Amino acid sequence: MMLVVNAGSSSIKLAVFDASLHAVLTGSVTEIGGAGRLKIGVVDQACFARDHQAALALAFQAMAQPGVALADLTAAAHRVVHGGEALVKPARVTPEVIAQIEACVPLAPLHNPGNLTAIRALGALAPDLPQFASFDTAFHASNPAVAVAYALPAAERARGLRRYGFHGISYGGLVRQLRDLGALPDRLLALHLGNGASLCAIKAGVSVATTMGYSPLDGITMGTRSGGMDGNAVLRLAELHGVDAASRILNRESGLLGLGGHSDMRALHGAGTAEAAFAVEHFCYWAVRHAGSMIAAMGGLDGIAFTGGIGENDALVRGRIVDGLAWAGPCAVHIVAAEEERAIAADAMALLAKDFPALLHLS
Ligand SMILES: Nc1ncnc2c1ncn2[C@@H]1O[C@H](COP(=O)(O)OP(=O)(O)O)[C@@H](O)[C@H]1O
Ligand SMILES: CC(=O)OP(=O)(O)O
Ligand SMILES: [Mg+2]
Repeated sequence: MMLVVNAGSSSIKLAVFDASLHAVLTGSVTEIGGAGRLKIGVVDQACFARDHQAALALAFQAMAQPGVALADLTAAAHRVVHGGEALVKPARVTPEVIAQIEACVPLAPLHNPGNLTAIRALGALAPDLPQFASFDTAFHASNPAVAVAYALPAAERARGLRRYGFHGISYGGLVRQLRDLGALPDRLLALHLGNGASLCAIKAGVSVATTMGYSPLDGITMGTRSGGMDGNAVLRLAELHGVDAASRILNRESGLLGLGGHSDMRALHGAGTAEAAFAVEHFCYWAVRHAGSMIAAMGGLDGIAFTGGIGENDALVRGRIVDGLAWAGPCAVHIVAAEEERAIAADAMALLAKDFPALLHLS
């Protein structure tokens, strides 16, 4: 059995898959650091997890209850948000890979630390368990140079200051699902709308442009992240508050929360205030504006796919975005479940089969 750990900015999702990629157990710890909730199998209770390490300890404890112990696992696989320039395909976790993920912490401050915590916590609990990682940046390695380069002097570009793009595990899984259904259009606009949100232009199944850049802060308005801003406005924030506080404001206190008082789309719909309504309008408006850019990058539009918590569940937001794209002409609209955990398990199983067949005794 394969354990998948998807450590997000404020939550950890876990899933255990058998060899045929059937999920035998799923669970999550949400709102880490706040009024949290632990759900695993039949367990569903309030909890307080101070940080990702505490959340994982709670989750592993609860996981043992329905009969899935760490000792029953053959391997573990992780979602890692930022793989930088070096990590562009799934990899076995080694000390070198850990060092590379660590080097990307400044590029994904809300995400990579949690991913590393999960890898290290599992390494401590089960030192002999082989671990694998899939990277959210990898799917966008196909973007052309002109799409990823910032127009900076060569010396600055040489520091790795470029666009990378994220949510690639979700987009890769979405492409696989549509292809399996025979429904993958040539020029697909994919929208991953969750707590973090991005858009991707997918031509013939391959990413050619995406709205997130150097870090998961760029692009459309998000739960707590501002989305794209003029660099001089960012510099002004840094001047006023210092770099750390400016980073906190942009990553944790902005977006829907900053505009409407709630980071959660459902809470905004329920709030009934003018500010909340404006936050929803801002989210949809900027999704449409950026969609125009994605459609231009692939030279037209043949289909749209929504995924993520908002994309899968919020018909009002989907309707507003689709209406805003009426000018692009009619096309099929798909709603696809974000199956990041299954995609990560599939990556790790493929690696196991190819490079580590001796480890492959999945039951
Ligand atoms: N039924 C629903 N209607 C509207 N929004 C929803 C619904 N279910 C979840 N959401 C929204 O989805 C977002 C979380 O998306 P999700 O993909 O689960 O986040 P994460 O990026 O943390 O994985 C929240 O804004 C939440 O309000
Ligand atoms: C990369 C990213 O934004 O991830 P999430 O949506 O989980 O915050
Ligand atoms: Mg997410």
